[in-house]
Amino acid sequence: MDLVNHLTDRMLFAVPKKGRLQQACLDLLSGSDIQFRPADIPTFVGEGRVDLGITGIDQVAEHDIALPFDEPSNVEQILDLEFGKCKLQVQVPEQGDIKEAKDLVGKNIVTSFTALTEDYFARLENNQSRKESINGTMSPIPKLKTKIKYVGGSVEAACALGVADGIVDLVESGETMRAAGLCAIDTVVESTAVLIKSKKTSNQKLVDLITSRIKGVIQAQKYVLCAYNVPRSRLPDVTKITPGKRAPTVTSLDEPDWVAVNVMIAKKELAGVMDRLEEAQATDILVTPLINSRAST
Ligand SMILES: Nc1ncnc2c1ncn2[C@@H]1O[C@H](COP(=O)(O)OP(=O)(O)OP(=O)(O)O)[C@@H](O)[C@H]1O
Ligand SMILES: O=P(O)(O)OC[C@H]1O[C@H](OP(=O)(O)OP(=O)(O)O)[C@H](O)[C@@H]1O
Repeated sequence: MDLVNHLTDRMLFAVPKKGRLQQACLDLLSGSDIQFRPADIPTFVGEGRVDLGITGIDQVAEHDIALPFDEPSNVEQILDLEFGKCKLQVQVPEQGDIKEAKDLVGKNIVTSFTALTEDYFARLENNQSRKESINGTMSPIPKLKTKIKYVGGSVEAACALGVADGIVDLVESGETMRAAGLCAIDTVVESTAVLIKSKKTSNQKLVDLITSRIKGVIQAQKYVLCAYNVPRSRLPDVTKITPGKRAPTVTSLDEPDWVAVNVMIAKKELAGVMDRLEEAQATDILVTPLINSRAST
């Protein structure tokens, strides 16, 4: 069945159908007014006809490093989506003898990220990435002494079960790692979710449009809109506290000597800014979330 070829003037956009990144992706896309049928995505991906996608930097790095030496990646990262923050880390038993990653050379490692892990240990063993050439020529990849095994889940159990001396797995809060009696001794990749595009896309215009919509939502999530009233005489003081992205909007009130101010404030500074506004005699301070925006960065 051909689900793809009849789709003219459309773009194929792959998002995770489950897992950690799914809900944040769906929220982002609904904020950008992008509609899609999740059930179609695996087929589109399978056809290799996807223009845009959302995944973790860790997954992009694993994909890219696994490509043959002379095959460039067709995946381009176009926007950091700032969620799904985690680190792919080398972990060992907290109570064990291994203190540094080089102590793991020649030992057993378990991971879901075999290509990145092989590359990491190749560097430790040979001081050379498995994607690098010597003097510009392809060299035979030396066989790794370190034994790297793939498991798809519950990677953190591998050391306690005696299957591994160390693991390479994702860490966010560190709870999973600590609960398994492990500690991190190095970081292989730092990751967040990213918007990716195919370098082969024939829908560049649509890719740009959707990227711009998604940027708008991400930008909006960082700011709130704040409105307050203040005596006109205090305007110079409150303007210093809330200068706005360009400048605050100031309107007269139907009361002499008072003005109303509308201004965008960075969410992470909100509480402190509100305290300072109150001290500067601002009153009726109202804060409204933004759901979308188009503004200069
Ligand atoms: N604890 C975490 N905190 C934040 N982001 C994470 C975390 N774990 C994973 N991620 C990000 O989410 C992506 C998907 O991970 P997740 O564990 O949800 O996969 P999944 O869809 O369940 O796939 P699989 O079936 O292969 O486990 C990872 O590649 C990473 O970028
Ligand atoms: O540092 P933490 O906050 O504890 O997060 C890390 C855990 O999260 C991910 O697994 P997830 O829970 O998504 O399940 P999975 O093993 O099925 O992918 C990852 O593989 C770790 O096990």
